[in-house]
Amino acid sequence: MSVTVRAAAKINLHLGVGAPRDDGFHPLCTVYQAISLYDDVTATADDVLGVRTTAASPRVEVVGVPDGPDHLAHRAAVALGRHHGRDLTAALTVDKAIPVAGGLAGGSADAAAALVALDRLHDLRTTDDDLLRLAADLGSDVPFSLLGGTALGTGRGELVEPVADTGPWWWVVVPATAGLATPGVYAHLDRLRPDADPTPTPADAVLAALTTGEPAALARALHNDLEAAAVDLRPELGALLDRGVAEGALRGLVSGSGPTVLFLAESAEHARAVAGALEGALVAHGPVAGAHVVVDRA
Ligand SMILES: C[C@](O)(CO)[C@H](O)COP(=O)(O)OP(=O)(O)OC[C@H]1O[C@@H](n2ccc(N)nc2=O)[C@H](O)[C@@H]1O
Ligand SMILES: Nc1ncnc2c1ncn2[C@@H]1O[C@H](COP(=O)(O)OP(=O)(O)OP(=O)(O)O)[C@@H](O)[C@H]1O
Repeated sequence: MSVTVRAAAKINLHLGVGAPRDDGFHPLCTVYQAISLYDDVTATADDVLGVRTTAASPRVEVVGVPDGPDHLAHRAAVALGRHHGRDLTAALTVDKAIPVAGGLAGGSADAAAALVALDRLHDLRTTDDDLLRLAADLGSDVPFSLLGGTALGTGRGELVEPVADTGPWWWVVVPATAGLATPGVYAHLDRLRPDADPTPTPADAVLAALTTGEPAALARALHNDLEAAAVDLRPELGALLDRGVAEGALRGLVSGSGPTVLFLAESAEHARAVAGALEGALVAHGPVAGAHVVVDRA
């Protein structure tokens, strides 16, 4: 018996970050979009809980992904079991196409996919509200990984609601070889902006642009407060942002906390042309679905 669930990478079209709260988290006003780069999590019936990570293609490195209880899919299984008052067992296999520590929420995608896969494998019928609450406890990006599409994120990013989006939008995604740790990027932003406003910049410009279907309008509105911190930590990202635009992209943007860099293109064809000029670049479109079952042999 096994269930496979697919979950997408996320990007932030707008990422407004306020001054840190008393609990250390930063208040966010963000617009998430799920893009067509996926991890697949398969849960197979077993007597114990275990997790194994494989690379979906030779260009993906799974270095740095834990193989025990710290793996986010494993943590999701433990949290779901605790919610239902039982120990959940399964052999979890995570086939990764989302770069690790890239600012694309790959770990969050695995956690969301594991929640859905184990719920189906064990026929737990967890409510959507309970899944979203469990997801929020696992990480700020995990509720969006469940939801997918395009959504406004508030609180520390865990409160999500779908927004209107007339996409598809075409993206060129340029992963970096070495990841950037999210807490370090937030901490660096605090050093760069000691007097930051507690209220994050609102997302009105991106929300309006999403309804136009015009890539040029969305390009003008893209915004990421973490970009300055990521570029300061990795100056080569600034050069890459300039290069993509020189190659004809409408606009470049650091993805979340980085170091992945995104470029917005006019069309699929335009995205393929820009990607062809940038080493290691992938083409993706969004919005796509949140964590969903692709194989059900439960
Ligand atoms: C950068 C983003 O990906 C943008 O969507 C997210 O804000 C990060 O989400 P995530 O990786 O799911 O983050 P979590 O696992 O909840 O938190 C990891 C660490 O990131 C920092 N963090 C995260 C979210 C937030 N609103 N403020 C923060 O300061 C904290 O140092 C926290 O300890
Ligand atoms: N399933 C997992 N996949 C990737 N990393 C994991 C996983 N489980 C735990 N981790 C740990 O989490 C760290 C961050 O991984 P992840 O790929 O989610 O980063 P990210 O894409 O930058 O996340 P975000 O955009 O949410 O900040 C890794 O370096 C690793 O130590």
